[in-house]
Amino acid sequence: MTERLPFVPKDWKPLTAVAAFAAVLPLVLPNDYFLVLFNIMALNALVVLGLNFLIGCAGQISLGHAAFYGLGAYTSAIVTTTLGWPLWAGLAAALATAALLGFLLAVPTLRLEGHYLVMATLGFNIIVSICLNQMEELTGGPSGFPGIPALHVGPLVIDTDRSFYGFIWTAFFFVFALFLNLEESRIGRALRAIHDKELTARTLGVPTHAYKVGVFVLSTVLAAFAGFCYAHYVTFISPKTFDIFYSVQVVTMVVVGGMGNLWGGLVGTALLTSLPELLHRFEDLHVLIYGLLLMGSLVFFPNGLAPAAATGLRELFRRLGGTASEKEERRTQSGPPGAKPARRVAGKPISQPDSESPPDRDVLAVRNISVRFGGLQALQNVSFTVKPGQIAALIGPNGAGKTTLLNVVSGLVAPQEGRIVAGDRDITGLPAHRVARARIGRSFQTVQMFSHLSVLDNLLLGFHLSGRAGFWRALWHTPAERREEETLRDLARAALRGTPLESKEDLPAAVLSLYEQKVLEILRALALEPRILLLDEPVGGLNPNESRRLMDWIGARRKDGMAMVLVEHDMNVVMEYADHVVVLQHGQVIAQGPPRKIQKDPKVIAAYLGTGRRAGRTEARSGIEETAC
Ligand SMILES: Nc1ncnc2c1ncn2[C@@H]1O[C@H](COP(=O)(O)OP(=O)(O)OP(=O)(O)O)[C@@H](O)[C@H]1O
Repeated sequence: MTERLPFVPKDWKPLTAVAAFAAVLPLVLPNDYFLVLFNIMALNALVVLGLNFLIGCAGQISLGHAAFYGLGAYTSAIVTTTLGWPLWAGLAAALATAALLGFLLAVPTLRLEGHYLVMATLGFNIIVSICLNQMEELTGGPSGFPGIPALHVGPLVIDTDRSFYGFIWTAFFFVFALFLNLEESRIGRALRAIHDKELTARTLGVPTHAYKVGVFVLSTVLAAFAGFCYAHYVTFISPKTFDIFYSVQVVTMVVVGGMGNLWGGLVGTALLTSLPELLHRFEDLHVLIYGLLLMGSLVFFPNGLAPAAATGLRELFRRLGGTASEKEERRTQSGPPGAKPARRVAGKPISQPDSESPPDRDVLAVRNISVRFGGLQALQNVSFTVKPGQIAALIGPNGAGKTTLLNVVSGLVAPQEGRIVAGDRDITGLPAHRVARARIGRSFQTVQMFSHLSVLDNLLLGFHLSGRAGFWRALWHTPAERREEETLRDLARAALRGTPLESKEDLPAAVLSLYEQKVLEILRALALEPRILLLDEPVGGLNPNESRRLMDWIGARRKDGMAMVLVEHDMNVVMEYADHVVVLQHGQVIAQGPPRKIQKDPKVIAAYLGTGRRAGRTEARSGIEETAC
């Protein structure tokens, strides 16, 4: 990490350049009309900034930001004009109203899977528009609200276009720097993970609901701040400004600029705020041209203009000589993962024996677990235990309920009956992010990479629980936050050492081979310092050589006291590495015990010989048959 002062964002150079450009711009603008245009652009840019973070990072769309913009404007107008209170009281009331309503709207809707926030915010915008029009006594109704006092900062009154230009762009660049800090932080990384794969993020300890609510509230507060500035700039407001069309307009600015790209949001805002003005000279045709340009940008640059421009520039540089990361990639060799990564989390070696779980005590006890999906009984009365340092294999034909059981233990599925006890702690029904806090890590049947993130960022998400810096410290990029981030990066780099990923930390995870992705996924789970590791078909899709390397590496962790639950179809792997085997069929345990005993169990042989539809099972069946013969 580069040495930076607190608050200073990573992109401080382009930020300084753009801010300097904005500072000299008024000197060359031909008249005040352009100042007004740039002032409106800055107000839009503030709304778009929060919305872009919400859409691009947390993956949630709001069609109600005009309402929060309007709430900020009207609340402050009423407080400062009707009640005659000072400006700071208007600002506080505006921000508090937006935060409270945003919170009340987000808590129930963001708990649901899917895009319910779009509908909720759309409805909210319509209700707010109706209220602004109907509550004439309070808001002035459709005729508007006149006589709002001008802004002032101490004795400095901001009542001209030029002074407002200075104020609003300073405010924008200040907030923009805060958001750049947030984006780069552990919280920003977790938000991008939520956007990509929310369930996976939860299993790494990210409280996804709280984060999504937090980002939504932050974006509503920013919209309300823009509304406050707008009201005290124009000194007259009417409901028309805050209707649903404005909400659609700001979403369009985000989409055109590039979702999740904060610079893109600024580009989209600048373009779509100035375009209608530029096109006015075409009279009746301007709407048509505007629509065509919009469609063209969405068709040809679906990820937004800023990412497209960045890709174009990268391509240009590549042609001019090749990038450092590509050179690195060419140098990279795929060796086996280090047998014993010397990593430390929060000052404690990850590979130490689990002192909390004496070897004779169960580290995991699954007791009489039953799960129904509608009419389907996926698990029935399943019980087994695992001791520290033991590998318990869950085997059974396809659809037997193995993955469902891992999902129950990791908190992704709540059982209808039974208990899960990890060490001394009953974790039954706990949400996945709290199960992760109980130091239970997992891998998935289909590798779950955050494919847009780099190898290092993927791994850093495994260290999410090792960090403490919250929203506030992340926004300000405080010295403590910087130190913590540096420590997490050191830990992640140390974990990569001796693995095939060592020289690939900056590559996107999507370009890794399956073997490398599996190594990364397991490293990420190990970063939780798990006392129980759940592995869902870790060698699925790997060749025998890779399978052996991976299993030898994972198996070596047993001596550290880490217990594992292994779901696997490859019987050779099960027989070689498992200490205890649990056989499931139709959601029920039909046998359990040491591998050698299970191989000879007639019920197990019948289960494997009696059914069979896919390659994995054929392998399993041959493993059982082989030993049965
Ligand atoms: N979320 C869900 N909703 C409804 N049914 C489900 C859900 N998850 C799993 N099932 C069903 O529960 C049963 C057990 O599925 P599960 O994935 O646990 O089996 P499995 O033993 O892991 O199979 P495989 O070896 O093919 O991965 C299957 O019939 C599956 O279709």
